Amino acid sequence: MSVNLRSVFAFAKEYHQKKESQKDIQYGTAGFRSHADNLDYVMYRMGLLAALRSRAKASQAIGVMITASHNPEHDNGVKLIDPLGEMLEQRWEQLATDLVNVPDSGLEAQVAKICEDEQIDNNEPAKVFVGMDTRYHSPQLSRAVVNGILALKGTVTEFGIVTTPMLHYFVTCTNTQNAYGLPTEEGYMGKLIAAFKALRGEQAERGNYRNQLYYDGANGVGSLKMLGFIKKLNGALNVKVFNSNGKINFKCGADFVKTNHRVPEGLPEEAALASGRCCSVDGDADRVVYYFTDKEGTFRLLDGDRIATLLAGYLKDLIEQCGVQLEMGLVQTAYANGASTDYIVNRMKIPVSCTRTGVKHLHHKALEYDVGVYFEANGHGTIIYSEKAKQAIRAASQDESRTEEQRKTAARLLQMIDLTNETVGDAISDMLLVETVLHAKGWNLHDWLASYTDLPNVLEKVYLADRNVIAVTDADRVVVAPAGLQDSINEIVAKFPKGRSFVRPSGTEDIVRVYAEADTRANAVQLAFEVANLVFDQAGGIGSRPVKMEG
Ligand SMILES: CC(=O)N[C@H]1[C@@H](OP(=O)(O)O)O[C@H](CO)[C@@H](O)[C@@H]1O
Ligand SMILES: [Mg+2]
Repeated sequence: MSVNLRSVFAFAKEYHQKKESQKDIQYGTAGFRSHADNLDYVMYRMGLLAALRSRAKASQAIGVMITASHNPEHDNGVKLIDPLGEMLEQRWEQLATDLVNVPDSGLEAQVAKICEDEQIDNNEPAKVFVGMDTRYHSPQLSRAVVNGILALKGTVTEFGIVTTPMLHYFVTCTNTQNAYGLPTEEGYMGKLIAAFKALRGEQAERGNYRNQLYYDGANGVGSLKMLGFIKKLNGALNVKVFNSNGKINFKCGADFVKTNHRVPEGLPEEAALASGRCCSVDGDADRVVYYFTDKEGTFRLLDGDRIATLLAGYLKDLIEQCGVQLEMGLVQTAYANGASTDYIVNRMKIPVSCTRTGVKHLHHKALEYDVGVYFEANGHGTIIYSEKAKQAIRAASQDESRTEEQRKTAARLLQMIDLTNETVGDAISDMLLVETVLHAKGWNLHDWLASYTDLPNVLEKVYLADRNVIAVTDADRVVVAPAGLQDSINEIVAKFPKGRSFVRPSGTEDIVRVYAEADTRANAVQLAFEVANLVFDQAGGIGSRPVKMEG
């Protein structure tokens, strides 16, 4: 064997020592996340694992993204990307957890065990792509990842600062011999912008649609990349970028806007006024939400559920118009607003499924449809088209037996596919898709909002000594431990008209999340408050008791 596994521990020690005091951590919803000071050894080991994963996957490229997405500035994290841009296979999540938690003295043996169990030949090439967000500690953590890859004699391609979805795209392009596009920043931007311009045509404004978007970049990589896009858009869409230089996610960004239900700081007043159209992306630019303030001064949010309905509705119309038979489905999580689910099933007549939280679950489910639309309420999602769907649409665009109108519609659908980053939710691609549909319909945000009315909802955090005492099932909707908690939740929920509430441990933060919706804002707030206190009492709350959210 050409790779001496002794080098796994002996090499670049300063980058990877696991201290005795280091607590065990888990590969969660989106990889490992914690305070950046505790991550060097995690990064190094994920570098090792990525090299092994590449070898286990016939030397295809594997991605390693260094980011803590929507978390505060002091956190960082790492996630692995599988060959076709998917999240790391679940079985390997366990291997990742085990590898990260062994003491230094056991590292070499643990690597040897993975090689044996997974029949990995260390003579084979290993190819790993590394990207990072704009956090100031990301470059140092990236060094640790690179050293891990090199310790196993893998080949590293460093993409520097990129959005998470860009890295997914690069991995997919490379492993499909560039059939999906070129694995470079220019290739990625060029593909999206060409499709966007073709869909938009010459006329930048239509009906109530105005060519002006206010964009909150969360002081992260989403700002940086959008500034690059603006140059290439060349006026096809006027985007004003805010929050590009401050503290990442601090009082801004998609997560702040969605959780606090308010306009982020750093946006000028005129932006959120009734006529304005604003959007916020998160720290690694894989989610987006839209919003404005109406004439009465009320904040109006158009979140992932809305984006899903807007895009799915438009695509359904196009598919019907060009006369191809394709099965479309929409995938949500328990966090989806009940009113959106009702609207999709009963009005749009599109089947909906509910999966556990985390895009890997949604993505997986969406693969079952010819056209699968999946979005988390927080704005993370995309659309995936099966090979069958792509072929049928391509054929329709060239089919002389169809009307010219039908062929044109099919061609438009092909552009919509090109504008989509199918590999994973992508804030910039999703934003361009939303802009395209609003433009095509001649809609402003009022028009979009009019399709259905959200049930008022609240998302709360509860701090527990150990969040994992809470175990859930049925796509996160039912608590199975501690015993009796679900019955008590049911009793509280029954008091509220249209009430719905569920509780689950977060996979990215050391908290338990409580979701509540009801007929009125006051009821949703009260429901969340009661359930949060129940959890605090029955599951070992720490610190101060949950307080009632402001109305
Ligand atoms: C309620 C919520 O927004 N949860 C988010 C959050 O997961 P948690 O496991 O809830 O912390 O981060 C995930 C990764 O970004 C995202 O997929 C998910 O939707
Ligand atoms: Mg993110």
